[in-house]
Amino acid sequence: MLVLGMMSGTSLDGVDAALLDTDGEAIFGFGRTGYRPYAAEEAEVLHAALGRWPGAPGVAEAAALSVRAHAELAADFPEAEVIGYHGQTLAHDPGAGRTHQAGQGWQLARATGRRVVWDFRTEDVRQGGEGAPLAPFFHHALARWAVGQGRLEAAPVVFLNLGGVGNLTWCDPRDPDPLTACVAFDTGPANAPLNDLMRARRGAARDEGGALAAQGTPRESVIADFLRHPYFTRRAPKSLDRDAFAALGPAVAQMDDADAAATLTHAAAAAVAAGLRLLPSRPAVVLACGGGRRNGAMMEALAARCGLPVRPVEEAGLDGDMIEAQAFAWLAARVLRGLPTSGPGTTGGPAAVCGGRISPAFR
Ligand SMILES: Nc1ncnc2c1ncn2[C@@H]1O[C@H](COP(=O)(O)OP(=O)(O)OP(=O)(O)O)[C@@H](O)[C@H]1O
Ligand SMILES: CC(=O)N[C@H]1[C@@H]2OC[C@@H](O2)[C@@H](O)[C@@H]1O[C@H](C)C(=O)O
Repeated sequence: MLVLGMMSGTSLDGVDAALLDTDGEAIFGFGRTGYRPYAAEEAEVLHAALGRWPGAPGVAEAAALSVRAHAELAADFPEAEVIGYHGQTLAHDPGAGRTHQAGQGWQLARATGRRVVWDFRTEDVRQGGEGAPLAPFFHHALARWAVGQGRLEAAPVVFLNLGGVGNLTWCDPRDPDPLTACVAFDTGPANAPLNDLMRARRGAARDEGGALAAQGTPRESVIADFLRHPYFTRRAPKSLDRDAFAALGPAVAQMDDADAAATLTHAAAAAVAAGLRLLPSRPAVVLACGGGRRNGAMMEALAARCGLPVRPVEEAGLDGDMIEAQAFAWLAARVLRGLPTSGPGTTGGPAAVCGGRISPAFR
């Protein structure tokens, strides 16, 4: 089945779309991809609604914008029979039993004339899970695909997503069942604190290539304080909201720009290294995806602090910008077949959960 997966992450930069040929288990082929950036005014509408729950001011506008932007992008992919629509996470508080992705799938079904699978996280949270991360079972499918292609060793591997927040999946491609083969959790802040620093001090969206951090020296005492937070020794399941660890900002306030950037970059890498200590076994390789793999300073900090080879996923034949969009295509196919989308090893619910709602095509 040809499924279009669509994802807009915590960086609020735009919508990624990717076609995937899959039955929700195997990957038969990767298809075309696309991207629809948010205009500055649109990003502002989304920023204004961050942290808010359904019914709060600004949320309906953000949801309508999400549907509109996704419908525009979906029009470029008429060959897709089904759409997997993540929606925009505005708030996430699994401890209180709630998570909020803005954008109604039935409206996208009406706007596109396609069947839409959506609201992937609510059922997991309702059953006591973290509701995130959901990409891990797909990472396992990717590892099995890459082993089959001769691009990866058949040994435990870690997928590391470096978005606004970082998340990792340890998985063993020799085990065919994702429920038993994966351990996954959010590692800590990745790019979000660094982006916030760059916006505040330089009026820039990000530290391009890690150039600023490369000129600075990380302040180890600040990193040691940061690592004292109990999150880093807590075992999985665990997930984070975008602005958890907002205290990192004030901790670097007195430093010059380069040292502040270096400290935030190394803090993100140190959080990953702490996460690696919680895994069932040492992986053969860490495969990095998400925008942070383009930050040279972050990749160097990771290699130094993890003591493992850290490579962009492209080395395994994958597209590191599109893995999350592909994941929601694959997860949509699983929902249609009633297969689990998360489990105790990933989101920590009591059992295998099949999340997601299905809205029929309106014609
Ligand atoms: N060339 C680059 N140099 C440095 N950093 C970069 C580069 N390209 C992307 N990034 C970083 O990656 C971020 C975007 O990553 P990505 O698109 O994976 O995040 P996301 O999917 O929105 O977030 P999440 O995975 O948390 O939902 C940017 O905000 C920026 O910090
Ligand atoms: C609640 C939410 O939207 N979480 C996102 C976010 O971005 C990265 C990390 O935090 C991960 O937990 C998740 O996204 C990916 C796609 C996931 O669910 O695997």
